[in-house]
Amino acid sequence: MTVKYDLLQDPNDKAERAFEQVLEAFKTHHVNPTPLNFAVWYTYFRGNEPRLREEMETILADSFGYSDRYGKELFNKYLLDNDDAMAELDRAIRHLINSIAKKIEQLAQRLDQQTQKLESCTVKLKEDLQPDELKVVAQTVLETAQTLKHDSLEFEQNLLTSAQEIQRLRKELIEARAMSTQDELTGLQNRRAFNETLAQLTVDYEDRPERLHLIMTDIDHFKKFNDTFGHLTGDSVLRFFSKLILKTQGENEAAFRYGGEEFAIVLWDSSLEDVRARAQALREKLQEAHLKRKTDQKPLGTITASFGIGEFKGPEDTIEAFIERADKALYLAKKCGRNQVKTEFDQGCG
Ligand SMILES: Nc1nc2c(ncn2[C@@H]2O[C@H](COP(=O)(O)OP(=O)(O)OP(=O)(O)O)[C@@H](O)[C@H]2O)c(=O)[nH]1
Repeated sequence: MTVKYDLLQDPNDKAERAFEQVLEAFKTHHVNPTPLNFAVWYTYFRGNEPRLREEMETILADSFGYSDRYGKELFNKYLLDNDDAMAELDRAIRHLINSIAKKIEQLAQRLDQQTQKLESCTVKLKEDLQPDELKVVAQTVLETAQTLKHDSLEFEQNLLTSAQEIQRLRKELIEARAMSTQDELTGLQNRRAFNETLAQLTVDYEDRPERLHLIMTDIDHFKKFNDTFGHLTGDSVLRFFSKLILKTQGENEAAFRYGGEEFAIVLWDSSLEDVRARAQALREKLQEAHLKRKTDQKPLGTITASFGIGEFKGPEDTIEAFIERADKALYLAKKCGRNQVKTEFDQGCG
């Protein structure tokens, strides 16, 4: 089947039109109405991601046509990391909800006015004229009015349901986005979320830089651990450490897997001393844990981690330099024998 849709050049309301096209196409191509498929088809009809459009046209021209698998592939390839496309989608859905809500309101008003008019007409008919025929006519008009009112309510309800559907869709899209910032192994937020959080907080804390800190932490001798106990047990340790971070987490902090066996904790509204105490407490908790290998209950020995703390410097600072200072402090903690906490202000090992 060869299908090629007219892609809109410049209509006044591209978002709404694209949405209608998506609904039509879903019916024609028997597409599952999932948020992911919606995002892909919407972007296709909006025509603002040429590579996705090209691939979609090839898929639609193929005799097997579109399937969820293609949807997932296209979403991951072109939309997952495409902030502009996701923002556009978000705006479109918001706009759509507003316009549907407005339509519901207008329609309800219009039907209500008509119904009232009809009702007053029939009252007049009944009062002024008595003949039986007119009574019948009056009755008919009254019944029509009632039907009209009933229909209008039903219609209003239908529209409301579609508005709710769209809201649900939007929520799911937001959740799908949140998933894309989650690290699969540990459940912590990933590096991408870390970058976004730091970008936001460094702006928020420009005039209180001494209240924004970063802990970089890294499990000690993890290579040796993996070599001794196996990679899967190593994974369990990473999960255990992540859970420990989350379990002991304060209100003003967010934790991320920075990569490999390295984690980052961003803390705001906290003094350097609070942050040092937080890192020390976490260090001790990890050291005290007596973990055993799942398969044979073999004790895994003492597991430790080193910690480096950086403090934000304000507008003249950069995110890269901020991370680098915390990393340097972590390196110092490693150099001084591991299983310890160092800040960027510490010079030597003492
Ligand atoms: N099990 C497991 N291991 C990982 C993962 N990511 C990274 N690693 C391992 O972590 C180890 C890190 O090794 P190194 O950077 O040499 O550091 P280290 O052995 O921890 O030594 P120090 O950091 O100097 O204490 C490597 O062996 C990686 O393979 C992961 O997701 N799971």
